[in-house]
Amino acid sequence: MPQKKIAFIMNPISGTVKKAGIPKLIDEYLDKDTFSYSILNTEYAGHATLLARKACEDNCDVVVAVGGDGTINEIGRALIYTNTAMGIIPCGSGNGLARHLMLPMDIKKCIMIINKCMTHDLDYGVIDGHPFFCTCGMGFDAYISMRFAEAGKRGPVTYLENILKSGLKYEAEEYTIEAEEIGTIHKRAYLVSCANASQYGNNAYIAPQASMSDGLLDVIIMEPFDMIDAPQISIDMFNKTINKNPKVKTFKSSHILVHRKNEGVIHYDGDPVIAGKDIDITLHHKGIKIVVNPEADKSRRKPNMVQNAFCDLFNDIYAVRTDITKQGKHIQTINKLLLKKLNK
Ligand SMILES: Nc1ncnc2c1ncn2[C@@H]1O[C@H](COP(=O)(O)OP(=O)(O)OP(=O)(O)O)[C@@H](O)[C@H]1O
Repeated sequence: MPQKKIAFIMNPISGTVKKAGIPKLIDEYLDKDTFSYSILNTEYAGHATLLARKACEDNCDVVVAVGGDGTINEIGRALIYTNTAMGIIPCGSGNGLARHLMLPMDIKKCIMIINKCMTHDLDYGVIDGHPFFCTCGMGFDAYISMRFAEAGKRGPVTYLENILKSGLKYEAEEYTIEAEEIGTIHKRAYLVSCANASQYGNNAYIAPQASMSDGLLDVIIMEPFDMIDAPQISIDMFNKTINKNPKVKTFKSSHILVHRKNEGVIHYDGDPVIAGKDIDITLHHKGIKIVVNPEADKSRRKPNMVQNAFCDLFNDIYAVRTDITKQGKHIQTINKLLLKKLNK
């Protein structure tokens, strides 16, 4: 059998892991009977797209993104609707797509998966003209992407720092959302996110039900919440139960339109960009070939019994709290009426 051509495109600034040892690992563990390989380093933002396009023109069978979701995005957009598959060696800050695909975070193990070269045709989305493979959205997540891009340093700690610093100060916005499945709805929301894959990265699941082969986006609308709701939202995100949170509304669709009052930031796979007031988000079914993990255990994407029990407990507490608040308001109204009558 003729050898397959594989190109590794490495982003030296992604994540916090040093990449100097990666070429040696590739040389040691890549199956050289199957592949002839090259390794290229990106030199600036956007460079990975040009390198991947060139590899594709040179009839490369696989282009491997060695980086995070931003690098995957730059490479993936060059490979859509081609015969060249995308492989992933996760070296980013969040690694949302790699984690969704259940790729190991260990470089050697990822090279072994690439050796097996099992590819699937998977979905990708386009927001306002920008392809995305994992998640996109507007509101708080886009704002955090912008803060992260401005921070000058990467890694999960920088993400967390920004979320904690900005979280409770962030103001919800008004959105009008149109989709065939729901008609037109108006909502004040903290964020509107569209997920092709299930998580933002670092196992923060914004759309635990998302599938990359169902031809549908999971749309998540997070309503405004207060300081008391915030811990439940965070726990639900890491417990894969955010879709059951009372502040979260979800639906599936292949095409949505979002209208907002002002232009502002949106994100695609965590990269921020300024967009207008009207935003089109469309899913493209099975438009990209991706090297997958043949041993992935998809049941691990679902919450386990303990996580479900936690979620139910929190929801019960929320229901009681809402009831008490309602009753409190009711008592206040009766008190006011009584006072009025007594003062007559
Ligand atoms: N040589 C380079 N110099 C500067 N920026 C680069 C270079 N190569 C790529 N980039 C940019 O670096 C950005 C960050 O890369 P990437 O998203 O892969 O890492 P990350 O943000 O740390 O991880 P994640 O997206 O998983 O959180 C990309 O959006 C890309 O445009």
